[in-house]
Order: sequence, then structure tokens, then C-alpha cells
Amino acid sequence: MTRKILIIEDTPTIARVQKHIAMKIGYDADIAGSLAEAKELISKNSYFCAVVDFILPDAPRGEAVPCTIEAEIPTIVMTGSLDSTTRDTVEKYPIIDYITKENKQAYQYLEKQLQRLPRNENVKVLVVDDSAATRRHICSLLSRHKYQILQASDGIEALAMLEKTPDIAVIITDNEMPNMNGDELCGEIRRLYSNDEKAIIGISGSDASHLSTRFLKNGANDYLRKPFNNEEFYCRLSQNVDMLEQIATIRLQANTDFLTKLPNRRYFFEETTKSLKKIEKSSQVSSLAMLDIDHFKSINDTHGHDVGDEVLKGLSICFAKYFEKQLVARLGGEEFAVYFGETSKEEALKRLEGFRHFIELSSSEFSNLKIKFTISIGYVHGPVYQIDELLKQADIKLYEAKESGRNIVIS
Ligand SMILES: Nc1nc2c(ncn2[C@@H]2O[C@H](COP(=O)(O)OP(=O)(O)OP(=O)(O)O)[C@@H](O)[C@H]2O)c(=O)[nH]1
Repeated sequence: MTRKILIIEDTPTIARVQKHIAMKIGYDADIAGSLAEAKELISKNSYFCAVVDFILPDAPRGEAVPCTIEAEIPTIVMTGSLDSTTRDTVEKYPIIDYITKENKQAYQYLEKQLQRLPRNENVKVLVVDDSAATRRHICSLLSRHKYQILQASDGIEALAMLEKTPDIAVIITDNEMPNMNGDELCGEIRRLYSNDEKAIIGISGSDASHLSTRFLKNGANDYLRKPFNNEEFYCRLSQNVDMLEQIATIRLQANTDFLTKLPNRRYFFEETTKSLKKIEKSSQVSSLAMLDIDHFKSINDTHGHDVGDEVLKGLSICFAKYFEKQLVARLGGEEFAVYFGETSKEEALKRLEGFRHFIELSSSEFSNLKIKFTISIGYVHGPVYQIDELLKQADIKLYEAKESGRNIVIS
């Protein structure tokens, strides 16, 4: 779904720059050169957000701001300069943010805000406070920036909610609450979830100077003193969400094979080791296959490395269709592994044989040069709970598959 943005700006060059920024991010954009034009567009369209110039020829005192706010369009205000009258007007309305155009980084900042809004729709924030009024206030700030919101009235309820909704990213918690104080809740959350999974922002109205330190020492990422300034609240919150996002990106890069975008060897070892521990505890048997393209060297030697890469990428895409619930990784070169966990031997072999057959029939689809190739597969199934041992046994079967003429599954 393309989100539509309304740009209300009477200087055409500035409007064009803003439209360019919005479209680069993926928005559709309408431009209104005056308040009258804006009203006309608002009556006919629905907008995800608006970027509003504070001074317009037919709205010299910021009258366009209440117009978008009344139409329930999340609003970013652009101002020429921020004198006290402008600031008072801007602060009167529940806008997302204001940006001073005279600032050199104004458009970079606008771009960041426009990128954050759609992202925030997927960020879950849990608000923990025993005061319903404070919760309401924080929730209204969060909904203005399009965050997904969950609420709990004390620490016990918050922990239950975290267990039920594992993808909560940020917890904003008060300190003085019945049953469990905010700093204690913080400690408990950190016992269960790491800093790269969840960010915690502590808030308190207390004057006690040591409280911020207590929050931080118990694992909070940030602290806000009540009553807090809305702008500071948003800045701290988005910095924490940015940080979680950056960690997730780094983690994804560290766990992904660059060429095929499949999980890499490192991720495969980490995940299978965890799973094998569980399987061993419940006395189940494990199940794994190693797959290898036949005579891949000759594809490289005959057609070049780039064509070889194309073949590897094409094959990797097919894994997702055949092994939706299994963990597939590129171990290196033209060697891949499929970890079945507790799947029965019959089921695993049926899938592997189906995949081998599919590749035999369709491999020419994966490259522009229509290169045909086959794969060999070695499969193991048994009470083995060390991943290197499982791979060693599967590799022996794979070697047998190669020795017996290739394009075969050996178990
Ligand atoms: N294009 C491309 N080739 C790679 C990559 N990684 C490894 N290779 C090549 O994969 C080939 C593997 O060759 P071999 O181990 O001899 O295996 P094979 O030719 O497939 O022979 P069999 O496995 O016995 O059927 C070598 O030519 C490597 O250079 C890669 O990322 N891209």
C-alpha cells in the first residue's frame, strides 16, 4: 500500500524538494500551494501525514495547522524561524514535530521523520503505569507518532504481557507502582530479555536524584523525569527504537550469506545447537541433510563465475518453497544444509526426493544461459545431538551419493 502525504507549501522549489524526499521514501505526494488548495485536497483524499508550511499567503498565522489536525492528519510543521509566537501556536496543537527551515539539516531531519512514521506502525510499545491518566497521556503521544500501543497497570501485568507478546520492542515504565516498582520491573525484564531485544525507558515524578541511576543500573536504556517535555520524550523514544533497529540490521547481516541471502554457517550452528539441546532433552531423534550441486566447478569453468553465482542464487530461492518450515543454510561454496529437527525420516526423505527431482527438471530456469544441473543429497536421522557430528555423518552420505553417480538422495 502506498501511503499518501500532503505537502502544504507555497514556495514551489521547497515543495518540489519535499515531494522528492517523500517519493524517495516511497510515499505518494500531493502539493497544495495554499490553505484553500489544501482544504480542497483534504476533502477528496485521505492522507497518512502532512508537511505544513507555517506561513501561507492565505494563512499567515499558522491557520493551516489546525486544519490538518482537525482532519486527523498527523502533521509536521515547517517554519521559517521559531519565534515565541510561532512556538506557542505550534505547541498548542498535537503535531508530530516542527522543523525550522533555516536549519541546514532541516530536510535531512524531515526525511528521517517521514521514514520513521511508517516504521513506527510496526513498533510495539508497552506503557506501564498505575495511573490511568498518565497512561492516557503517554498513549496519546505514542499514537500521534503511529506506534502500536499496549498497556499494563503494574509490573506483574507487564511481565505477563511481555510473555504473551514477545515482539514488544520498548517498555516505558513508571517507578512508583503497587506490587513491583519500575526499577524492580526493569531488573526482571533484563533477567529475561537482552538489551538488543528490548529497550526500557524509566519515568518518575520523584525528586530522588538516585532514581535515574537505579533505573539505569537495573538495565533501563533511558530515564525521563515527570513532567517531561513532549519533544524530549519523542527524541529519546526514537533514538532507542533506532538503536534496536540498527542492532537488528547488524545481526541480520552477521547471520546472512551475502550472495544467496540464506542463513549462513554461523547462524545455522547457533540455531541447530539450541534446537538439538531441546530434542535431546525430550529424547527425540534429529534429522539433517547436506546438499551439493553436481559438477559445479565445470559450470564455473565453462560459463564463468557470474553464471555460477546466478545458479547458486536460483537454487537458494527454491529452498524457501520446498523447505518452508525447515532451517536451510549455505554452509559454503555450493554446499547447503537442511535441518529438519524432529521431522520423521519418511517425511524428510519424501521432501528431499521431491526437491532433487524438481531441480533435475527445472534447473535450466535459474540462469539466463539455461544451465542444466543436478544435486546430490546425503541424509542422516538418529539420536545425534552435536551439530558437527550430524554434519559429518551427512557428509559421508553425500560422498556416497557422489560416488554412486550423483543426482541421488542417500540416507
Ligand atoms: N560461482 C561461484 N563458485 C563458487 C563459489 N564458492 C565456491 N565456488 C566454486 O565451487 C566449485 C566447487 O567445486 P568442487 O568442490 O570441485 O565440486 P564440483 O565441481 O561440484 O564436483 P562434485 O561436487 O564432485 O560434483 C569450485 O569451482 C569453487 O570455485 C561462489 O560463491 N560462486
